[in-house]
Amino acid sequence: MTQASPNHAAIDVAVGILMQPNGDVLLGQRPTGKPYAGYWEFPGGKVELGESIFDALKREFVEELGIEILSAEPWCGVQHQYPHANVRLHFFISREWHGEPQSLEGQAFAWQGSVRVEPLLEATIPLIAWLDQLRDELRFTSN
Ligand SMILES: Nc1nc2c([nH]c(=O)n2[C@H]2C[C@H](O)[C@@H](COP(=O)(O)OP(=O)(O)OP(=O)(O)O)O2)c(=O)[nH]1
Repeated sequence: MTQASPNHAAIDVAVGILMQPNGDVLLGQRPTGKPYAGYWEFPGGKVELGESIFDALKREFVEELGIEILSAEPWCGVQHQYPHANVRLHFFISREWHGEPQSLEGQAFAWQGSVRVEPLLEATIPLIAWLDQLRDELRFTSN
């Protein structure tokens, strides 16, 4: 794996949290061949040159899961330095989409109430507690 220098320009990544009416969220497992294969993450991927973050989000969901995102709200941003890359993650929450998730890249995925899949990508770990807090505020019951 190549090392990214800490000062290397950050790579923008669009990440989507699909949230069902009961608060369950969709996670995917990184397929073989990607850095951190086998780790769980929220679906998404790198923003391409000239593309808006929201367009990247919509494209990644079509490519990875065959899902059309109809609307999504920006939720939070996290910057993280991995050995392979310096990433700036833009997390969105979507409650409006068309289609059922399909494993188009051979990846596993799972709907989760309180997220219990492991291991999670390091930069995604704090999101789980923030999501639990959000779910409490929205009065979803935890399972
Ligand atoms: N999708 C996603 N990426 C995350 C999360 N947390 C986290 O640190 N990342 C990092 C891992 C990667 O370094 C980067 C996403 O890049 P990627 O390699 O998966 O993107 P991509 O799908 O565009 O990949 P590729 O076309 O280059 O194969 O963001 C997360 O929850 N979801």
